[in-house]
Amino acid sequence: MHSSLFHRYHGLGNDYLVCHQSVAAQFSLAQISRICDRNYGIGSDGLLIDIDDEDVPRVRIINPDGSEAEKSGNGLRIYARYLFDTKRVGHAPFLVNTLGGQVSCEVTEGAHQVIVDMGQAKFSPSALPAHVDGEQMLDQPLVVAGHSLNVTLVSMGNPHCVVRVEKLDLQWVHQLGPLIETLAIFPKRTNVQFVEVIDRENINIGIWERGAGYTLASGSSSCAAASAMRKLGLVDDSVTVTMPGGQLAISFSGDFMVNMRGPVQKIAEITLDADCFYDLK
Ligand SMILES: N[C@H](CCC[C@H](N)C(=O)O)C(=O)O
Repeated sequence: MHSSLFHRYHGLGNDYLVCHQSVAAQFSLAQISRICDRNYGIGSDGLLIDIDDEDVPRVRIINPDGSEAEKSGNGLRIYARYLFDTKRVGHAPFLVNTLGGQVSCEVTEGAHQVIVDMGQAKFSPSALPAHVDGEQMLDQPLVVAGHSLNVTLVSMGNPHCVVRVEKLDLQWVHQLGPLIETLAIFPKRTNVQFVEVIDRENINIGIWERGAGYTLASGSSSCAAASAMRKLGLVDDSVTVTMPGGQLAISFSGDFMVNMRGPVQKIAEITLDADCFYDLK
């Protein structure tokens, strides 16, 4: 029986379990879902699978519902720190491969801050994918449950539907998030952010994640929301994104190349007991 060792980290309260590919290979998607369950499993906002037999470290990002994400900002900060903790990397910047493309990571001194070049924000609906007309959907009306929302579509490798609001109300995130996540125009579903612009350097966001639901923080959501507001000309090239779980620093260079800097903390190492699946059919 392989060891079932999981490393548990969080980035601003968005927590992930990390395990080696040989551990993940023992489990079905239903069992991974159970592992992420906060009452019947270890509990997590997702599982990061470490693939260490390629030239460049690769991470697979599995949502609690078993779906796979192309990118995860907090997940990449956590995976970068895991590679540092397991002595696979040092403080020099290094590359990581994801389903949504290759990124560059840097673990700063003290290992409690990680910088990730998250790649380019893309505004073409086909990048999400989204079945909407036109080359871009920027601050356009989208009616959801009778509410006309101002929506901007952005891909960070994973899909994001960014709703601009005058005043952030997390009730809307819980009420409309799951409806937007599963709209037919998003064949692979979408992550959702509600965004209040405070000034040209600060935005507040609330997050509903594809395949995970409400989370306290999200790195790719922060990148997407900041990119959308910059595309609309409402913020400048450095933006602090405030979420219930805390803040991330987002900055832009070139043609919407996005850089993210934020904290990461290790919580525990946990060995899973097979009895966790006893009641699973
Ligand atoms: N928490 C993650 C987002 C995971 C995205 C995932 N929910 C998806 O299906 O794209 C982050 O920090 O970016």
